[in-house]
Amino acid sequence: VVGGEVARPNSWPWQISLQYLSGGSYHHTCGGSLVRRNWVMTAAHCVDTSRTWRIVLGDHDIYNHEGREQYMTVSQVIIHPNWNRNNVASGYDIALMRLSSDASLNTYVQLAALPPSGQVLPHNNNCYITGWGRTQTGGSLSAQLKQAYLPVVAHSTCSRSDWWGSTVKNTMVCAGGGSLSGCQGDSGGPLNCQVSGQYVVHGVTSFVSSSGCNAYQKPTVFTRVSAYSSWISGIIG
Ligand SMILES: CC(C)C[C@H](NC(=O)C(F)(F)F)C(=O)N[N@@+](C)(CC(=O)Nc1ccc(C(C)C)cc1)Cc1ccccc1
Repeated sequence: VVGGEVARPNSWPWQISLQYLSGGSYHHTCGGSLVRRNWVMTAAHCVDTSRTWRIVLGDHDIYNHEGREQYMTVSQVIIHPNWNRNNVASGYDIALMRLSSDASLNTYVQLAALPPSGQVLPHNNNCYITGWGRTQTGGSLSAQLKQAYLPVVAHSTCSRSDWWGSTVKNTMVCAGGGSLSGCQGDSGGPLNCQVSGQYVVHGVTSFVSSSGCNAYQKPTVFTRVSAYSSWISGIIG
């Protein structure tokens, strides 16, 4: 997350850290959202390589054990069948990961609320991106979970030729576009949008411009969760 601030610990209790085993230790690679006690939603581009995964719930500082964490292993990875890493622009950057056991829900670990099918939020709707991703283009990961205010950018604006053009589809949602943005390592994490006073996970962090995480008129682009409601509920119930 470029800009914004460190979140109050566990104030986004559905946020997870997706980590892979390398050289005998686990490394943060993506975010995600706990959507059932045994299901996590993330981005397809995070999990389309076969690795040994673990999912950390209730985390705040990914480099320090603070006692609220739950470390879960993964029994199944389901990538959207239409995902194509060579055609990110077509969308479908969404995946579900089944946990080997149920999470314990508490103050620090809660389920995300998902939007109703087909819901499209208006321009400037209040949203926050959260994640442990790089804090600058080419920078390092954040040790603590960060948040940044990224209001929704209407598709009509986001698909302008001097913005993302036809790269952005209506199964995606754009947010931000100023000096605040997502960045590598935020992938798969939530775009938390306030709807009728409640935060709903409306987006899954998908991509930013290769010319810079917070490039001008290149808002962070998210998979629009409400475009995949039937696929999701067909799997998680
Ligand atoms: C793996 C790609 C497909 C998605 C990846 N997503 C992220 O980093 C995210 F923003 F989600 F945290 C990304 O943007 N990766 N980049 C490598 C940029 C990138 O590849 N972006 C991109 C944008 C559009 C498209 C398609 C839709 C044309 C593909 C890739 C990050 C980057 C940004 C600035 C400088 C250096 C690296």
